[in-house]
Amino acid sequence: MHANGQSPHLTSAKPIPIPAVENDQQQLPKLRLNTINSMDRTVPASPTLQSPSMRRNVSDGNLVGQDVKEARVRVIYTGGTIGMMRNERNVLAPISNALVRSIRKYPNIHDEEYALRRFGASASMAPLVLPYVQGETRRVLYQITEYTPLLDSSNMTMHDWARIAEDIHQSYEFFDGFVVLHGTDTLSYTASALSFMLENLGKTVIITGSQIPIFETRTDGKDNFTSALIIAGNYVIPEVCVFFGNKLMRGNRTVKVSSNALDAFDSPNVPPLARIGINVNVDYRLIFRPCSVERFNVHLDLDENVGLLRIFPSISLPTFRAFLAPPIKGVVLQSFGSGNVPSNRHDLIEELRAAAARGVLIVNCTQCPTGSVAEIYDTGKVLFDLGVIPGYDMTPESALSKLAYVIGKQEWTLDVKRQMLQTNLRGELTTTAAPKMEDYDLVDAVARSLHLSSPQELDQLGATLFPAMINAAVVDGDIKKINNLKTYGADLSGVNHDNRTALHLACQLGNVKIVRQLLRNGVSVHIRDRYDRTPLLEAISIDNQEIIELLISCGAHLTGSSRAVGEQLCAAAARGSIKRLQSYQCAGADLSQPDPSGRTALHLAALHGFLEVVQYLLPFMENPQETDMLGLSALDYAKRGNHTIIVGMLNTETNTEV
Ligand SMILES: NC(=O)C[C@H](N)C(=O)O
Repeated sequence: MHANGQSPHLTSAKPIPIPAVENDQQQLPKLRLNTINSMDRTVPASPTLQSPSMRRNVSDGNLVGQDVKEARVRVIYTGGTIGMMRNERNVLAPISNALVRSIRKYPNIHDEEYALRRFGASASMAPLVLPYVQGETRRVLYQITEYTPLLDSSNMTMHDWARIAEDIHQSYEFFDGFVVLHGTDTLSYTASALSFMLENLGKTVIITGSQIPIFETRTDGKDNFTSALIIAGNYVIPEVCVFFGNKLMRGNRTVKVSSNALDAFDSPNVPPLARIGINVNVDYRLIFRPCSVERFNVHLDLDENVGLLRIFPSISLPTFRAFLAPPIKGVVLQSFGSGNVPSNRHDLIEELRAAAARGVLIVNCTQCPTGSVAEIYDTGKVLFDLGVIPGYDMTPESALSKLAYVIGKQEWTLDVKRQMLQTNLRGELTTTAAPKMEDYDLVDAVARSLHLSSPQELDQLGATLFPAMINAAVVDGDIKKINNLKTYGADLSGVNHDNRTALHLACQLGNVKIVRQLLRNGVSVHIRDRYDRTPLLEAISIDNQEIIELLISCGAHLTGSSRAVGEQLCAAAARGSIKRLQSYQCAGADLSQPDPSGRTALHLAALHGFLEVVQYLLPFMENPQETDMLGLSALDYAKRGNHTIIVGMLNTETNTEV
């Protein structure tokens, strides 16, 4: 037998089938480890174990299975034009099962050949596979959940937002990213609401849809859908984004700007986070990252007593009064220009004053598609004096859903709610605060001295300079230097050539302070390096439980197949390393998880005669009598190894169990 407990002749684990498509009544299969990874995508123990093909950064279209990196994306299909067909009245309406039934027939959305090679006879049950994309690291495997009923987004309510948020929450650890297929009419409302509801988001969520059904010859649906899948599977952009018309935008900054153009969405006050041309170009400096060390969570309690009040010349007092009357608790006041209202209308001003005094939260946003509210005119200043909250450059969609979210936070006082409404929570607003050092860009300075000027040259320079400088600061344990680099425009989440972040390095070095600092600056816990290693695996590899706990509290979890974790547990037990087993336990592993040959850590500890390891493991074993593929239990192994004390201990265990 091999030292790590794996018999060379035994084959690797069989994939657990996961349906390509499920309706919302079906449950995700329950697996032992916190992963739905049915594939035998392994987390290698060391980079040297990699096949040469895996050492390349970019996969090859002809590779399959273990030779290729894969990512898993959950698609939540809520409805919208993308899956609509003409009904008996000759108008477009969502048809259940139509999208999912036909998707396997589109060779540019599903690679049947790969699925057959990868999953064999069970391919019709297996996840769908996006065809090979030149230049991208991972093959995207995706699973579609179709909602019942499918909805035109005009029929969607806040309950539907909560349903999407909850579904992402339920399956968060099983997938690398999420794509929500949605109608375009209210898409920006949903995107804004989800951006608030998904708290401490660490993974990519992309909402998309189309203006022309995906079944038609000329459609924007295919491009939007495939691009969203590629980005969700290959890029860690921890935001709720909208993909439309070749642009990836921050969801809570979007507005639907056209009812017929394919370029139907715009983000008027913030540039796109990424643009898709021949390549995917992500502007990492624009990405908004959570700055607290907390796990991903959802807040589902939205208050529906909110509204949008668009001021117009000669608006009547009764209309105005009716709008602010109970049960309303929050209003987005859509004012003129830079936040102005008719200040000579004392009746309206008094009505606003009374509503604010009653505790109604009134947020001032401009009717203009671009720009912000500001105290420039007398007609605007009056609102500030009344206690109306500046909404800066928030879109009406964003302001409305933020109000529903903030008012739904029972634990916040009215003062905290007021404060939160004017605070930038998810990149939804730009305050008028004075520019900080961050605006001074080190890359610009170096570029000028090197006479570089094109945007590509600047990006390239930043991508080369900063990861190296940040890593040097991490090695030095120099928090001040790290902070300085950030103020000079460095993206602390940037990756080096091996796709490793500063967090990988800090975990590997066991520097808790630096790890905490990086997490506070929103560095993702989910980025996998070239060898599929996460920061959590680095912390496990040095058995630093403080760092493991810190990462877990920030939403980190074990990735890769559960069988691969079983292998690691067996290897640790064979070495007699209780510490390593404790590290895995701390990281959420099930210590009774078997390796591909069915052996558990207990089998290996018994075989090698590690009494303390056996003692440590026993309370975690679901069934201490479990047998491996050779039909042998831990007791059998202890007997063969002549470890009499362990035999006695396991015998007692067996008798107690019986
Ligand atoms: N293009 C679309 O998806 C529009 C459709 N009415 C919807 O919002 O569901």
